[in-house]
Amino acid sequence: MTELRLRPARTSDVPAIKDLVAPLARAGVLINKDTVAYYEGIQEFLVVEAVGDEQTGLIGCGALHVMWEDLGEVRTLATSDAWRGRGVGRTLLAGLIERARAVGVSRVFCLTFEVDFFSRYGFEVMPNQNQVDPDVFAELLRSHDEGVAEYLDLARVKPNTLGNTRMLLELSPED
Ligand SMILES: CC(=O)SCCNC(=O)CCNC(=O)[C@H](O)C(C)(C)COP(=O)(O)OP(=O)(O)OC[C@H]1O[C@@H](n2cnc3c(N)ncnc32)[C@H](O)[C@@H]1OP(=O)(O)O
Repeated sequence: MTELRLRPARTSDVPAIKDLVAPLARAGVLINKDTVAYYEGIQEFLVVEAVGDEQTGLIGCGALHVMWEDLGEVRTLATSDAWRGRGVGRTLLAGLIERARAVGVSRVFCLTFEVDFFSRYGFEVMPNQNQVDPDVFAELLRSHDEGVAEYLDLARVKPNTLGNTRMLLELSPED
């Protein structure tokens, strides 16, 4: 039997994470980052590997980036081609949402082409930008993070976001 093992990423996973992301970045689905950014952000990542009959290296990765007291973003969610449709993405997303709850985040943003996938887990298409308090908006503008700029829909990152859909998951306190 093959089982999926979800675990926090380690620094030694960075080359494999980069291998997962590289073809998707070339296709414009995920943002390409410098290697140093993966090491700096390694604590944001969860990874999945298969154990049991089918031993594998990393077959999926995903990260939760905290933006504000109540707001986080799921980013860099990817399953290797050979393992799509076998529960890797669902396992990662569930782990990242659990992390969001644990750290106190009540809203989780994502920017994606995979609207149907995220909809299955309660994410809804954002109707407008008015979900950001003006004071918070002003503070978030100070961030150098590209993902924050995408959340704010800033002009300088428009080429990254073309065709993507902005979605939000509201976590209820009792969940
Ligand atoms: C915020 C971001 O990171 S956006 C970027 C999202 N990532 C990408 O676009 C990268 C390319 N895509 C992928 O790597 C994968 O297709 C993912 C991550 C979107 C999904 O990963 P998978 O491992 O294939 O998903 P998984 O097998 O867990 O699917 C869970 C369920 O969603 C369904 N599903 C999977 N992909 C899709 C999809 N594109 N649309 C609708 N349903 C989907 C599956 O059928 C499954 O349904 P079930 O529970 O009824 O069996």
